[in-house]
Amino acid sequence: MPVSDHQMISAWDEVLRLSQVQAGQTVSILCGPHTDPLTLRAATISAQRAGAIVTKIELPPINAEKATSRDLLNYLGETPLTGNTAAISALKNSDIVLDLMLLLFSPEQMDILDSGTKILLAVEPPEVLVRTVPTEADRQRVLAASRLLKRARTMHVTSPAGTDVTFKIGEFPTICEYGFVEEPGRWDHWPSGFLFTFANEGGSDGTIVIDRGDILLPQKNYVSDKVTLKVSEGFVRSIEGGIDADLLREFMAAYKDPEAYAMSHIGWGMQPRCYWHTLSLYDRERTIAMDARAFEGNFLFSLGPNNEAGGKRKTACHLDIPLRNCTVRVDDTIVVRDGKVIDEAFQ
Ligand SMILES: O=c1ccc(O)c[nH]1
Ligand SMILES: [Fe+2]
Repeated sequence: MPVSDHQMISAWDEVLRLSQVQAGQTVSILCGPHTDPLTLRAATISAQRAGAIVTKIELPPINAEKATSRDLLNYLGETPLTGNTAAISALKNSDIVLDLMLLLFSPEQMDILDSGTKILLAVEPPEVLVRTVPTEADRQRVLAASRLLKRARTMHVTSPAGTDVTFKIGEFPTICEYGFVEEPGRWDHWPSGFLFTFANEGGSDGTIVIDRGDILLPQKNYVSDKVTLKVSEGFVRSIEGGIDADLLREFMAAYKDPEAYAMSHIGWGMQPRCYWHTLSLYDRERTIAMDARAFEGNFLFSLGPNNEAGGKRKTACHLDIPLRNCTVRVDDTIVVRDGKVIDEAFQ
């Protein structure tokens, strides 16, 4: 449904308040030709209402000839910021960057964060942003779950569809996403409400079954027949199933990069204001499908890069695959049972 300027500005007011934007601070808004004009206009007005000094940086797009779709997450690593020393220095000298372009998994993003700049990613359509305005309660709940994940050494995931996979964890940090950036050097994504870590290098073994109705991203489709991944020593060794498996194999092979098959982040969704069905109601090119990633009770695993967490893999191929109805054990504690988050586990 259309969103009014008033509603979008109010949503940004709340997100900037939660992100502790103060009068006199520098807010840089990173955008591109695909940036939603209402999101951009509202973010600009809201930052000015907060008394911030606002800069807009628009960058020309790249990677069109390399990606096989228009999804912003289809081709990662190089971004329009790569090599742009003028823009990078402006962003490193900002208190907060509102990323309406998408820098995810880019070395430049890490470089800007290391300077103490905060980065908040927001590229979903206005009505999704307005529906998922973050809350302090979201933050508390995700942080509570992260205290368990941070000290864990194994994650074991099973499902009635046949998933039975074990991940050794602990080599990489736990990343919390709850939709705002209250501390210097922090990155977050609005909408969100989930957490993850990265599997230890070579430490993933077992079978993952993507069941009928589970979601592939960036494909943004509900798979029609089971897709079975055999995982050993941290890499997907086979992808079997029907047409979805064929297309997934071709998508990944197009990158000609063995790192595309490496296990990346693993975690679970905790956002009750995100829905599994929304993808069925959207033009696939209008959303990056954050509902599926943050959906409360999903098990979200991904393949490809791990530079986001300090790993050395920077492959451009990144798949996010949220599954329903899984049971997720972190060491001996069940944190998700049959697709339902067990909050008691985090007390
Ligand atoms: O918010 C996000 C979005 C995509 C991703 O791969 C990780 N976190
Ligand atoms: Fe991902």
